[in-house]
Amino acid sequence: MANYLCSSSPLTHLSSPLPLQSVARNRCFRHCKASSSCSLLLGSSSGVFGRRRPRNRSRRGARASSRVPNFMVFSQAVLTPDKKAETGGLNGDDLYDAIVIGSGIGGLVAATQLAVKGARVLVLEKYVIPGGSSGFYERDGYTFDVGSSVMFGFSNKGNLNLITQALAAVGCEMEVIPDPSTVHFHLPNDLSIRVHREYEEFIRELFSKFPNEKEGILKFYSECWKIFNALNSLELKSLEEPLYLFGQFFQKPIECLTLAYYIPQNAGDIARKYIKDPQVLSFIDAECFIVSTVNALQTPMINAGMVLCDRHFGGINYPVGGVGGIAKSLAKGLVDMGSNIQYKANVTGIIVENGKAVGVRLSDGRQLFAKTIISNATRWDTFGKLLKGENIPKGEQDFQQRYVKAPSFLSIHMGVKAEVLPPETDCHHFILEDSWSRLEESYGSIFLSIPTVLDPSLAPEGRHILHIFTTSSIEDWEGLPRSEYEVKKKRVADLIVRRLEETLFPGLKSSITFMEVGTPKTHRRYLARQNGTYGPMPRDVPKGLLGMPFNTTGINSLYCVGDSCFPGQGVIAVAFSGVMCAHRVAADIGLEKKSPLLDSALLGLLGWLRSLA
Ligand SMILES: NC(=O)c1ccc[n+]([C@@H]2O[C@H](COP(=O)([O-])OP(=O)(O)OC[C@H]3O[C@@H](n4cnc5c(N)ncnc54)[C@H](O)[C@@H]3O)[C@@H](O)[C@H]2O)c1
Ligand SMILES: CC(C)=CCC/C(C)=C/C=C/C(C)=C/C=C/C(C)=C/C=C/C=C(C)/C=C/C=C(C)/C=C/C=C(\C)CCC=C(C)C
Repeated sequence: MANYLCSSSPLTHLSSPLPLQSVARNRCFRHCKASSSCSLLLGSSSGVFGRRRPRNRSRRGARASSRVPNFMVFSQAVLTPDKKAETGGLNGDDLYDAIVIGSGIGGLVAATQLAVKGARVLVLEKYVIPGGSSGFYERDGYTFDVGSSVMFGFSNKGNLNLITQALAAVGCEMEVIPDPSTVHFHLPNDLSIRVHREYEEFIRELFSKFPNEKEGILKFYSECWKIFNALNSLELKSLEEPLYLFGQFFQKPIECLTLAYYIPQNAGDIARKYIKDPQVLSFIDAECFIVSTVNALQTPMINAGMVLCDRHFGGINYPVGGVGGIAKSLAKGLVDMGSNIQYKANVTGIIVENGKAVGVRLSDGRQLFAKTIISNATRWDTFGKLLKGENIPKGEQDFQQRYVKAPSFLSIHMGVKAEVLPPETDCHHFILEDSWSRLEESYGSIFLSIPTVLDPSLAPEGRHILHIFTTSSIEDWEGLPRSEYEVKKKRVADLIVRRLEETLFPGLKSSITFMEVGTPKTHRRYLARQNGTYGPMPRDVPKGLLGMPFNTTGINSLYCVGDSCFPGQGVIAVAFSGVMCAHRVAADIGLEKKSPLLDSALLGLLGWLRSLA
């Protein structure tokens, strides 16, 4: 035991957890009316998200950003582009540099990063608030997270705290509450494993449960740390931009080669090199399933390395006031930088002229034009719906061959009487009681988050929030008459409540004070994601991340961002895709250095590598 505690790389990064804080405060909303005042508060931001004054900041934008006090007002006081640009009459400086379709975290990070680099950006969001899957809603005194609730990348150290850095770039900072554990697993054969914030404690717990596999366990997780440490040492920008990429290879050759070595590999194969016990391998499947909705054999090793270590390095941190605050802050920061966001702006088509994306069409009949178009809709929605009539580029056809839409979710947002939770209940739970074989089945595993364990301000006094979800497919819910649909929702929800009563909270049913059930149809409707999908998942065994597309597309000036881009599902993953996208777009519109010759060589090479996947 002593040996692993002082073994090399992983543990050199460990530090004691941050102190627990409980004061609800979002500095962006409360303290910053304009970005300049935020920078006083934060000092200048650094790292990936360097900051610059916006170029050509519009007078209207500047006036509005100092006048408008908070986010809710922004949502109404929307800034519209020049009338001439709306009708497509002009080119050059009057056009937006970029129109971003959708305000998920991927879209917002791309937009804010571009705004920070001096671009003039317009985000168009179909819904009434920003955030998409990372949004929020309020009912009966509860503030519910729509989807994402386990926040990676939200610490105050390293290069991979992408959420913290994205906020800081636009002058925002959110107070977070460190979670003492990432997740508490409740698994077949009464196996209970807590993923402690401290790596040593987690490893000690695994050793106690699987004493026969100590060495294998240590070797597998140490290999994850090798990846994490390499990632954490890089400046993260677009892997599609050659000057940056070659620069990184020059400065950090070992780290880049390490990552290149792991890119085509999957976590399950590496686990099998060291571990034989089927129980431990099934546990690693469950670890991977949480972050990829597939087992370890189908989970890219880079992604496994990232999440299985960040939770110990930076830790999981929950934003005070709820996850929705991240998107609200980014949207506010975007407007502060002189760019715009419009809500209830449903994009129905991307306008393509001579093979180049030049604008978008909205459901209210408007047409808006920009130098570049960035779609935060899924690639299936972008190429299947927004580009109807265009030939689907070969690269997208290949993507659809390699990846299918992951199932959607059935989600239950619940308010309960506080006394039903035993003392010391963890915030996040993963429940798979009966059999490992049910891991990937619809309704097989249950995800449960209780954010009020960390932030009681999200619920009325004496109440807790239970946010429950389980995989479910749209086919299960389509074509039902309204009454049958409602009855089915209740039946499935009752079954889940019964399972939770049996495994965790006796008496749960009678303690429920509020309950709302969302099906895949709900997710499709409110998140505008085809079939309500959670994101892409590999059709077969993938070659790690090799086949995952980046941000450029086969259509000139059209880019994608979000979870159907490298590196895939996850809030921190889409934040990274936003950073990459903003860098590539900025290079293409002249805000960052670029080399057209090297560009075409690298893009050709990457296309060829993808074809090997
Ligand atoms: N339960 C969960 O924890 C959960 C559930 C779902 C997704 N997620 C995660 O959320 C992340 C998804 O982030 P993302 O940035 O890719 O996207 P997103 O799906 O969160 O956001 C996309 C946004 O684009 C908007 N949009 C889509 N089409 C539009 C159109 N035609 N016109 C205007 N607006 C449009 C949607 O309304 C939405 O707000 C992923 O990390 C995923 O893994 C988590
Ligand atoms: C160019 C080439 C190809 C190569 C070269 C080499 C190099 C340089 C490379 C590099 C690379 C990089 C940088 C990469 C990066 C990556 C990253 C950042 C990644 C990330 C990832 C992340 C992820 C995946 C995440 C995820 C997460 C998730 C999904 C989460 C989820 C959650 C949930 C679902 C919740 C749960 C709950 C309960 C349990 C309750």
